[in-house]
Amino acid sequence: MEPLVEPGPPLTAEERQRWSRHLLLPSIGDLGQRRLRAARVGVVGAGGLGSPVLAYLAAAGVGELVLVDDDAVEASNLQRQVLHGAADVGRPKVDSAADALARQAPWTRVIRAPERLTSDNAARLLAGCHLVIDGADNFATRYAVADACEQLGVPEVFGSLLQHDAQVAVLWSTAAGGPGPGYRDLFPDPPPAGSVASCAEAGVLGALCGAVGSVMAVEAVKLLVGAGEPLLGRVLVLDALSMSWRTVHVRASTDQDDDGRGRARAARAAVPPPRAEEEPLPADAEVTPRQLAEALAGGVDVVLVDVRTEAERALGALPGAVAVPLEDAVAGVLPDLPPGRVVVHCRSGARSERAVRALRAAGHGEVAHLRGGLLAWAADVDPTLVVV
Ligand SMILES: Nc1ncnc2c1ncn2[C@@H]1O[C@H](COP(=O)(O)OP(=O)(O)OP(=O)(O)O)[C@@H](O)[C@H]1O
Repeated sequence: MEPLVEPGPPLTAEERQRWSRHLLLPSIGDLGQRRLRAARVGVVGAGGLGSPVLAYLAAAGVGELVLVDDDAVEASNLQRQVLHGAADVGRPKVDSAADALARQAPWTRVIRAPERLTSDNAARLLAGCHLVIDGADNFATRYAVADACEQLGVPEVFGSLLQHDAQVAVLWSTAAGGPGPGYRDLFPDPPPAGSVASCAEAGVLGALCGAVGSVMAVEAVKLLVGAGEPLLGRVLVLDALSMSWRTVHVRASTDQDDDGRGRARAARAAVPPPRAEEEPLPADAEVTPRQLAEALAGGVDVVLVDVRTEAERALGALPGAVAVPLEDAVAGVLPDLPPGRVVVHCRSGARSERAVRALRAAGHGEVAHLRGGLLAWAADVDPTLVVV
């Protein structure tokens, strides 16, 4: 991978001493350290993930950090947001974090943006950044960050966690000039509002933020200096309770079509959006979670077809479900499947409904979909299923 940053002027004697352990590394060395010092990194969120990321990037010698957070420190943040202390409760997080960084790493310039990042201001707030870290905790912000990165032509390091589970990835869409995939390639549909629990609702193991934020900082340093292989096209999935780390490969494409966008994006664009005036589905084209659970318990031959992305499936899936790419299903194509009633499912039921309409139109007359998707399954049948 090419470095994201051009090296700045030579290091001073003091800087050489400070970063001597990096200078010893062939992957960083003198040039890499000068690249870090010339780097400007946007960090969205100075919370659980932002805290370790900011601390490690500043310690590593990143020259400028653009810190976006509109929140104030709360007592319940101190369990994991280690940049803030008990005396900071009530202060804006950008001020508390900037003060902590000034004590720890006065060589790093921190640009404070105590604003809510939205799709309207994201590109302005993150302008000039070589790389963006998404340490936010909500989908609207993730899509706004992803779209700003696409507009600015830069990659993002993405991290998310809930309870004891976490995911990390480097995302760089082909539309942003990267090799793909981007955030929207992996998560094409924002979930319905209120359908995903937050850390405030479901809890989070505080120390896990340190582990995940450190991995994000490592990926950021690698990208800035061009070291090693970034987590591109792979999602690192961490289950802290069993302490298993695994990487799930996700589809990336370097194929470029006419407007410079890659196949992953083209495939997504090919998925027809639901039409406002669509005919209601026939009754036999939908099953509820309870009906499906009863059919499975009663020994009915059911073939479960999961049309979600690999990254979504990695967190939790129905046992025995067959993965079929959504773009195949909406093109009316199914692979050879064992005999039985095909039940297509996704996260919320929106993609599976589109798939079932297309499959029925293509002659697969018996297929049905799970109404409400796995979210409804988790709510009505199996609350232990992780659906993100
Ligand atoms: N659009 C946004 N603009 C600016 N900051 C954001 C935005 N979205 C999220 N953040 C910030 O990202 C941080 C996420 O931190 P974290 O996930 O640890 O949760 P929290 O909101 O601080 O805590 P809790 O969920 O327990 O109340 C928060 O400080 C939040 O203010």
